[in-house]
Amino acid sequence: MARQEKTIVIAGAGSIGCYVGGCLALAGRKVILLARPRIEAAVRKAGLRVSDLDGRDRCIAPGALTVTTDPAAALSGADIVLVTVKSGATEEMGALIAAHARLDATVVSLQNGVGNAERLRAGLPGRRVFAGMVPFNVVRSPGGEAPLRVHRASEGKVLIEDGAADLAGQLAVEGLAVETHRDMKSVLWGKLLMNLNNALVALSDLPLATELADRRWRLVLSGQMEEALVAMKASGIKPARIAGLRPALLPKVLRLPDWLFKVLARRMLAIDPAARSSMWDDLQHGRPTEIDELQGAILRLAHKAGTRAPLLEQVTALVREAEREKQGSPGLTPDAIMRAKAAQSR
Ligand SMILES: NC(=O)C1=CN([C@@H]2O[C@H](COP(=O)(O)OP(=O)(O)OC[C@H]3O[C@@H](n4cnc5c(N)ncnc54)[C@H](OP(=O)(O)O)[C@@H]3O)[C@@H](O)[C@H]2O)C=CC1
Ligand SMILES: CC(C)(CO)C(=O)C(=O)O
Repeated sequence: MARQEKTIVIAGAGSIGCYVGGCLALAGRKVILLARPRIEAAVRKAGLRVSDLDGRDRCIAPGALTVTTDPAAALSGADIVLVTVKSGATEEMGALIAAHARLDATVVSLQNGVGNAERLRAGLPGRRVFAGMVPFNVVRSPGGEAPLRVHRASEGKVLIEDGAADLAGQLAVEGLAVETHRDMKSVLWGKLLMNLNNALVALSDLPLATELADRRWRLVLSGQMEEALVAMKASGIKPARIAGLRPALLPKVLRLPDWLFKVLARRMLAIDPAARSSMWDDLQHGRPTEIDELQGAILRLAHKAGTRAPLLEQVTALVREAEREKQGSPGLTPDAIMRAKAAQSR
């Protein structure tokens, strides 16, 4: 039976939104990008280029993709709304959806952090809101490159909460693998463990692959993960496996010598050399980061459970300082982070 055509709205078309929307549009889905004026102007002028580390590289002509800055125009005809704003804009986007989208529209959060779907639900009572998880990084070309390019820089399947008939079928297209999952709570906490590295990439100014290949950085990540796993265990949270390795094994594998890590963690290292992290993007653009939804979520858990998390506290403080200074990444070394932690605990 032919699939009924749905209108899919990307609510906050930045890196993830343009990549997901671009893949869906290339597959013939009806897509509307709700974007800021600079992205709207770029897409209207020169279209969108969608590429990935498997070698796919496609252009969408201007006019072949609807893009608008007007929330009413974008959202009023939506069957599916994919929320791709940063966590700090979740409530605002929720309010726009409440004001303009039909009551029967399906809303999916494709954001990092463990609380965004809940935050959307709180602002959208009676509506169908689903949690989602995007495992891969997307690199957006610097402003000025035409057409605007979004490049998927790592692998992985998008997971979405089970429960909406054919939602995964509507969203799974070439370049965008999508599956449903019954336990999104575990998936989101599992992704949060991986996202503890976003801050390290942001503080180091290094590409993700370079940073992960250096054991001194992996020791900092491993230390954060250990604190997080203790807090999760004390709170009865069982994080799902995201990067191919059991969460309990991650800190141990990260501590291995470089040569052995490269062999055992091939999947984690399959990253485009240019990829960094969404938090690095935020620091570079002088925007607030998602530190409160990432490290902050674990710190709140640790506080409640009475477990210790001094390294997570230190990393959070350093990101906050960089946010305040608005000078981009401070380009710290792993030693500087560990020294700051040691000084703090004296
Ligand atoms: N980038 C990545 O590789 C990955 C990101 N994620 C997660 O996905 C989510 C989205 O990240 P990412 O795509 O990087 O974020 P971006 O900042 O690149 O994109 C979000 C976009 O939404 C825009 N926006 C915010 N509010 C509105 C509004 N009311 N109307 C129109 N546009 C709006 C923002 O504009 P402005 O900045 O002007 O507010 C921005 O352009 C985050 O939770 C992130 O952690 C997950 C996996 C990987
Ligand atoms: C880098 C990645 C894919 C995992 O930490 C990410 O989620 C991000 O950039 O926000």
